[in-house]
Amino acid sequence: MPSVTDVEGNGRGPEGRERAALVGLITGDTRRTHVEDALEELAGLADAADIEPVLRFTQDRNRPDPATLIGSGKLEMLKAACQESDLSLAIFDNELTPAQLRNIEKILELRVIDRTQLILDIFARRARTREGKLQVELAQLRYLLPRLVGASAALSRLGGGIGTRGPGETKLETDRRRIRLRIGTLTDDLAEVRRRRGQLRDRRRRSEMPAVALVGYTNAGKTTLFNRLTHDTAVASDALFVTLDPLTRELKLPNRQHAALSDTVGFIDRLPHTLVAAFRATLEEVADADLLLHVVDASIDDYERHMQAVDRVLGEVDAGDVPMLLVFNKADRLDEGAREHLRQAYEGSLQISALTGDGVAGLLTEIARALALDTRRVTLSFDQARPEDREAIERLYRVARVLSHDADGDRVSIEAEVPRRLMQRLQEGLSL
Ligand SMILES: Nc1nc2c(ncn2[C@@H]2O[C@H](COP(=O)(O)OP(=O)(O)OP(=O)(O)O)[C@@H](O)[C@H]2O)c(=O)[nH]1
Ligand SMILES: [Mg+2]
Repeated sequence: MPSVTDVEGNGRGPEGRERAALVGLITGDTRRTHVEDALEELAGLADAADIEPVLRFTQDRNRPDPATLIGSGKLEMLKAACQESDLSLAIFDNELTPAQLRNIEKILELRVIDRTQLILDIFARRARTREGKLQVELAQLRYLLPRLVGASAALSRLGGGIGTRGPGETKLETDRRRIRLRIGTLTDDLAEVRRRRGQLRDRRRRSEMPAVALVGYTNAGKTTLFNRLTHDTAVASDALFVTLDPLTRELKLPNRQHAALSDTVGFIDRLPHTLVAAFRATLEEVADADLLLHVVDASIDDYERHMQAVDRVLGEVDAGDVPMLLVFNKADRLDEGAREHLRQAYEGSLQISALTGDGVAGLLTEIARALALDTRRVTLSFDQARPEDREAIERLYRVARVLSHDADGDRVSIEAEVPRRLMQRLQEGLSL
């Protein structure tokens, strides 16, 4: 508990960060340790939103209270604790219904948000591309709409645009109407952005590079690995959800093949549904990949829970069937016992350190192998006098592993291992 001199009397700490209580509910089927882990993660999320988690508050109940989640008696205790520590915000780990939110705010006389809204806030701070920003705003509005209770405070963040109030309409109805209009506009804008992005994706397809996507829990080290693999310098940081917008770069494999590598948004347990929906298009690119690299921070205790959360989200976006390499990262922090355990428990898994580069060469070989597994060995003939054929030969060298090349005048015969998914396209463009 902070001493009185730590605070300035306005619910903010010395650095101007908002000070918050984290609230978790233990019910019959959730264990105490589980809730403690959840609050630990909530503290990390608060930190990512520049909020200082000052106290943690848990309540045991058989079932959640429909009106106040943790019960009004307990809320009064929480209120006293918040006043004592001069807090301005309470963050609930459970998603609150609109009615619960209202009731709790009334009792606590504090701003109250839940985990979903906190994650939405973080996403809003981090979104960089136009598509990312549109997606987050849409998710925020969809979340806000049923929670509007006449207080116009919620609208202030939307800024500008005073709606013309129809006769007999209340302020609340006007606000709702404005939000619905904005949702409509956002939906149209997103459709347009996506159409353009689809074109980019088609262009990449035409270049016939296989697509490899990094997936994993937030903070697993995806961006660090992305940089290491592509010698690039995207922003990696210890904060959560640094990467929101997918980034794609060319990856050179040891067998001289090229692939398109994408960094993606970090996953999290209980990813708010509004966000899964909003980011569906981004995540669909994951479902479209030829290979996924599931990056796991193996240095933390509950890495298995993180792996399960990632698998669940992958299932939700229909990416459950995409071939996947399991990559245990941060191996520099593991002792030999832990490494041996992972080798035994997860057959075919890899251990790397994206930070030191340890194991990364082996990973590249495995990526090439996994992509090559999906190939067919074919012999193709070309007529070098034809420009289309010369182009096709060039293409073949880019996308396939060439085993032999025999020329006889203008006739060229090439034996190669071709990715299965490219077979048809190659045949269409060739004189066989
Ligand atoms: N010790 C160690 N730290 C690592 C390693 N790889 C990444 N990190 C650190 O882990 C933190 C998170 O790394 P990022 O690459 O930003 O993680 P991310 O998965 O892209 O995270 P989000 O984009 O937020 O989902 C950073 O502080 C990295 O320096 C590693 O192999 N070993
Ligand atoms: Mg990242």
